[in-house]
Order: sequence, then structure tokens, then C-alpha cells
Amino acid sequence: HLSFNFYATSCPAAELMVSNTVRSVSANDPTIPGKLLRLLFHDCFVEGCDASVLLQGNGTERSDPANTSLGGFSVIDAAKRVLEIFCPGTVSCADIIALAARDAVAIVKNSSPHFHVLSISAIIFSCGIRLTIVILKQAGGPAFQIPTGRRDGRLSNSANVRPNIVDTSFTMDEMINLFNSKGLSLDDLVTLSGAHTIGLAHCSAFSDRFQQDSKGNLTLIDTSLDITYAQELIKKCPAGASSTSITVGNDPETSFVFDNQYYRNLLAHKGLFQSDSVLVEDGRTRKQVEEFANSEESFFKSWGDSFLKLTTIDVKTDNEGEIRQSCSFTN
Ligand code: HEM
Ligand SMILES: [Ca+2]
Ligand SMILES: [Ca+2]
Repeated sequence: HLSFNFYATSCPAAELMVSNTVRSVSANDPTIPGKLLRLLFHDCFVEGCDASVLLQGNGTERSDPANTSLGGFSVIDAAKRVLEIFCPGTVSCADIIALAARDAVAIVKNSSPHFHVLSISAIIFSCGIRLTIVILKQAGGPAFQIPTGRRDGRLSNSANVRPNIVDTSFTMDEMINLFNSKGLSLDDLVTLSGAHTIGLAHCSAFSDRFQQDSKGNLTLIDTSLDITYAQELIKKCPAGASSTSITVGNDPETSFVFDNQYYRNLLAHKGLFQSDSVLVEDGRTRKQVEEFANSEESFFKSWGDSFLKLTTIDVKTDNEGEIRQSCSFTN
């Protein structure tokens, strides 16, 4: 079973080492938090939260076309390398993914200007002048404890990816069914979709909302999308861009801030994916969208509950699975 602070005696600094890695890598590359969060989603929905998504080789989940735009692998590897030095064979890659995603959200800047005091130091000069230095850190998104003790899986099959991952073209019923099959409710669907308040998407991820004419020019065919926003997207994704590496922010307003802006975008018909727009079009979820758009506090509270459920889907514990030495390969 999972427990809070599972590594308290076997590797007391485990969580600190993961968060330090996430923090330092993200400081140099603001696209990292989004990648880590999506990596967790794609791990947990396929074979449970067991790091199956990290395994390399022919026919693994990672090799599936639905997973080619995943990132953040090097961050997990970097954390694992440090952990293997201090606590060899102890901390699972599955736990590292869950902790890293939790930390990624917590460190992404929040729009409300809260500050934490990071450190206070004082220098007293020989002339008696005392200089006090206070270092402040802007508070991030929701931060909370999650239980650990996940074990790493030995199975990773690309054929399992697409039946278990939501496609942007899914109807509300299809999304509800898939989430239900993972023990997640309608509220969890609305809450976890809020992950799209950060991160990036390739043009191909929403090209189904446009039609391309013979000259390669795009026109909007999805009437649930705001026309001005659609024109901005067309500008950023010139014709034929589906095969390029161009990306746009999932949240056009605050792409690198974990806030409730995503829900305000939905109300303004600026949900990037068809699967985002559905949440505000459908009577079953619209109320929840409005609630989160009005109250960031309500979204953050719900996020903690839903994230906990996401990170415990079909976990392997105790004697199941293994603790990998390298996150990319089984032992
Ligand atoms: C509900 C159905 C969902 C669909 C259809 C969906 C689909 C997508 C797609 C197509 C992308 C763009 C990928 C790319 O082009 O690179 C994306 C990005 C992302 N998704 Fe989702 N997603 C869903 C739910 C979730 C959930 C539950 C989470 C996490 C809790 C999540 C987290 C993210 C993040 C953080 C990104 C940005 C990735 C980056 O910056 O590299 N998504 N999603
Ligand atoms: Ca998995
Ligand atoms: Ca945002």
C-alpha cells in the first residue's frame, strides 16, 4: 500500500532531491512543468502509475505515435541519477514521476502575488552598519503532500496507449466513460483538464478544428471556437504546420502560470482543444467550469483531491513490480 513519506527512513531526502531537480531544471526551461504534468497523465492512464511510459525500446508505450510529443524524460532521469547515488535501488521511477508532477504545479508561478520568505541573512559591517537581506520567493500553484510507495511496472506495450488515452476528438460520453474506468468522476474530468492552464501544444493537436483548402489556407469549421482566437491560431500555425514543431500555449493568456484562467478561457470560447470546449458546451459540466472560473480557491482545492486520485490509479505496491535501476529499462 501507499503511505505518506514512504521513504522517511529508507531515503529521508528523496522528496527534497526530486523537488530540487524539478526546480533547477525548470528555472532554465519554463516548458518543463507542463511536460512533467502531462507525463504523469500518460503514465497513470496506461497500466496505472507505474512508470511504464518511461521504458524505451521497440513497441513500448513511449514509441507510440500518441506519445511522441511527451517530454520531461531527462528530468526524471536526472532525479533518478541523484537518488541512485544517495539511496541506491530505493526510490521508484513511478514515485519520481508523481512527485515531479506535483512539484511542477507547485512551483509554477501563481497570478496572485503571495510571497514566501526563503531566507534572511544579515551582514554587520565593521563600522556598525547592519545590512539585512531578505530573499523572497513567489508562491506557486497548489502544493500538498501525496503518498508514495509505488513500484515500477515491467510491462509497456504501445498497443495499450491509444485505447487508454483521451483523444481531442472524444465526445463528452467517451471522456466520461474513460475517466470512470480509471475511477475518476465527472468532477475529476473538469478539474484535471485544468492542467491545460499550463503547457504547450503542437498545431496538429487542434488542426481538426480547421479545414484546409487546396491552396493550404485554413478556415474555421468548429463553431464552438471564438473567431478572433481562431484567427490568432491560424496566424501562428500557417498552412501545413501540422508536421512542424511550432507550438502555441494551451492557455493563451497565462501559459506558464498555474491559475484558473483556463476556465475563464472556456467561458470565452477559447478552449484550445475540442475536448476543452466540450466542457463548457455540455450541461453536465458547465456549472463546474463556471465555479472554477469564479473561484481559483475552489479550483485549487479540487485539484488536490483529483490529483491524488490520478496519482493512485492502479498503483503497484509492496511486492509487485520492481524498483528500477534506470528509469528507461527494466532491471
Ligand atoms: C481530458 C482529456 C485530455 C485531452 C484530450 C488532452 C489532450 C492534450 C493534447 C492534444 C495536448 C498537446 C500535446 C502536444 O501537441 O504537444 C495536451 C497537452 C497537455 N496536457 Fe492534456 N489532455 C487531456 C487531459 C489532460 C490531463 C488530465 C492532464 C494532467 C492532469 C493533462 C496535461 C497536459 C499538459 C500539462 C499539457 C502540456 C504539455 C506540454 O507542455 O508539453 N491533459 N493535452
Ligand atoms: Ca503506466
Ligand atoms: Ca494559466
